[in-house]
Amino acid sequence: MSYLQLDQLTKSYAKQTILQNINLQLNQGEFLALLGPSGSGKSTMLKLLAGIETPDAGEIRLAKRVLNQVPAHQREIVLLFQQPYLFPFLSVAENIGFGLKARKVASQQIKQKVAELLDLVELSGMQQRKPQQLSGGQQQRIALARALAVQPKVLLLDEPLSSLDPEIRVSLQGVIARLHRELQMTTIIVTHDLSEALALAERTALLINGSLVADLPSIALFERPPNRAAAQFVGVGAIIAGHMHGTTFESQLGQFNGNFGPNTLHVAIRPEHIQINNAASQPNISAQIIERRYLGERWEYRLQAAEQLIIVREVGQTPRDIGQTVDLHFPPQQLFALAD
Ligand SMILES: Nc1ncnc2c1ncn2[C@@H]1O[C@H](COP(=O)(O)OP(=O)(O)OP(=O)(O)O)[C@@H](O)[C@H]1O
Repeated sequence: MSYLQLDQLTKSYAKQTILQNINLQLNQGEFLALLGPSGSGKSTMLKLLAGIETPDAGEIRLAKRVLNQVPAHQREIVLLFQQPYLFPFLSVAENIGFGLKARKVASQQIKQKVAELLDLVELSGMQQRKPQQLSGGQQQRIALARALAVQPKVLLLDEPLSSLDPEIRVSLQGVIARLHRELQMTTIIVTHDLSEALALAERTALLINGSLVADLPSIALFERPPNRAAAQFVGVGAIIAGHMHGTTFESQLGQFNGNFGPNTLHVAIRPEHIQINNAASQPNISAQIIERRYLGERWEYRLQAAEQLIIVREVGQTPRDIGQTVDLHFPPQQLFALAD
């Protein structure tokens, strides 16, 4: 049985269903990214786990114990928010040691633990500072140290990096990744940013409109999203509608052969796998460039072929012209079927 298990978890506010029949299992020590657009229910899911909100139906189990009726402070699950919420009048050391003091841990032991945690979050020697004397990124590290001080069984991170500058964000991602490697704590990080999920978590669960639409190794979700909702969220080069005729997928863009199931109605391809003007390859699709933007290292083109919008990302410094008609080639081995 899994360490952390959510069974058929459902939550509504007023008459609006926010989470619907969520099933999720985590092994001890696993690091999961909970990814999804704004308003999809990610924070609500963490609040149910932490005991801040109660589910309408379903069960939460941690190490075989049902948590539904267990109050938040007895769950051994800590939740770190987007804002650090430190106690402003307490020093860094008092903030980090707060939970330990409440548990009546001896002051010498607290002092030692605080020093260890400050080392861990790379802020050694900052014991006496007050929160307002720290940068946003440093405050978030202190909040992380405070969360870890009580040695929770599960660490929940609700977009803890989203209010930080990109550079500090990347450095804190490094701290979180290293902490997980060293402490092997079961962790869920909420993010709406696919690149953050890819950078941090081996596995990603994708929540859209209160339903889990994918739960896969993060790289697999990026490279081969399993269904249309996941493909739309992670971004693909094209989602092509059609139907199977024997082993061939027939669409308005032409016929494609690949390893598709007999009932396939949509196939997709990643934007970096579509080739432009590869004369040696057949069949080619004629398309017109309608927009372009530079992403750094790659150009991204939006093209139109019949009614179909296609996105292509191509390495290269010299951009192709808007308005130009080009031939596109979809390598068959890069096409994959999408469930609806
Ligand atoms: N206490 C509440 N009462 C009523 N509606 C709520 C409450 N909390 C959240 N909601 C609604 O539930 C939906 C999901 O909110 P939630 O904060 O879980 O989404 P999210 O995926 O974390 O979004 P974001 O990335 O913007 O934080 C939203 O439509 C929100 O307005």
